[in-house]
Amino acid sequence: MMRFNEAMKAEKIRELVQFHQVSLSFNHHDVLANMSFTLKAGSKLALLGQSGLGKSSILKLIAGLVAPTQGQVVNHAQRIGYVFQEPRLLPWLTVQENIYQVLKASGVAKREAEQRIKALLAQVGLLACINHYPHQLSGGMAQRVALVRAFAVKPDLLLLDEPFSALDTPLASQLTELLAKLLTPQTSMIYVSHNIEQVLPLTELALVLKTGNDLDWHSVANKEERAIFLNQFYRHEVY
Ligand SMILES: Nc1ncnc2c1ncn2[C@@H]1O[C@H](COP(=O)(O)OP(=O)(O)OP(=O)(O)O)[C@@H](O)[C@H]1O
Repeated sequence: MMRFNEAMKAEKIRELVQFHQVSLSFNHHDVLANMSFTLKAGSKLALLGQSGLGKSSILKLIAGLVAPTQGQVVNHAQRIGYVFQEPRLLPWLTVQENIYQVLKASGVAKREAEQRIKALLAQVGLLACINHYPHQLSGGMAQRVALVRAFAVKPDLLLLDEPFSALDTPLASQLTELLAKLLTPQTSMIYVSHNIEQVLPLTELALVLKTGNDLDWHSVANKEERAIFLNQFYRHEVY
């Protein structure tokens, strides 16, 4: 039988991220007010809602890039992979060096890092570009490198902030397929997107952030639920 402490720890890990009455303000402008929710380990969540309501801010709070004005953000994730709308590669480093930087910071040994980088670059069809600099890559290639960088740390939590919205539709679909291939059942994910049709097939829950900071949860775990949600969305019943 598990000891009490171990059982408590297991329970906490099951609840990977928790917001306890979190408020966030920038220069007296209230972005989030008194928000509480839990993300279970392994959950894949679409975070949706109108522009400016605070979706990106929620991701930044989880990653510790901003601190709550009030309340508490608890995050049990060991390794976070974060992909933004733009690739955010360092221009003076090669593809390999850009990815290695992140692995080095997470304490991954050089040889292991090299193996992981090569295997992932091969998976996304970019092994030939391993020594290229960011200016030698197209937008889609650079964003694939950003995906590899996020997956290279073997993330238990993946934060995606409109990762493909700067790409044209066919390319965005291609990268969505790649993302689906790289995801494992254990990876928890929060995916912020305005492209609902693209994000829903990768998720099982939709969390809609509404004006006034209300949170609306919808199960989108199967085709039927997704169809119902999309129908509600197109009838403007969701936002
Ligand atoms: N660093 C900051 N300083 C000041 N205001 C900020 C900062 N970051 C975000 N905001 C403000 O907080 C609000 C929420 O921004 P956020 O980017 O989280 O919204 P969002 O729901 O992700 O929007 P979008 O869908 O347009 O990306 C906006 O009014 C924004 O201007």
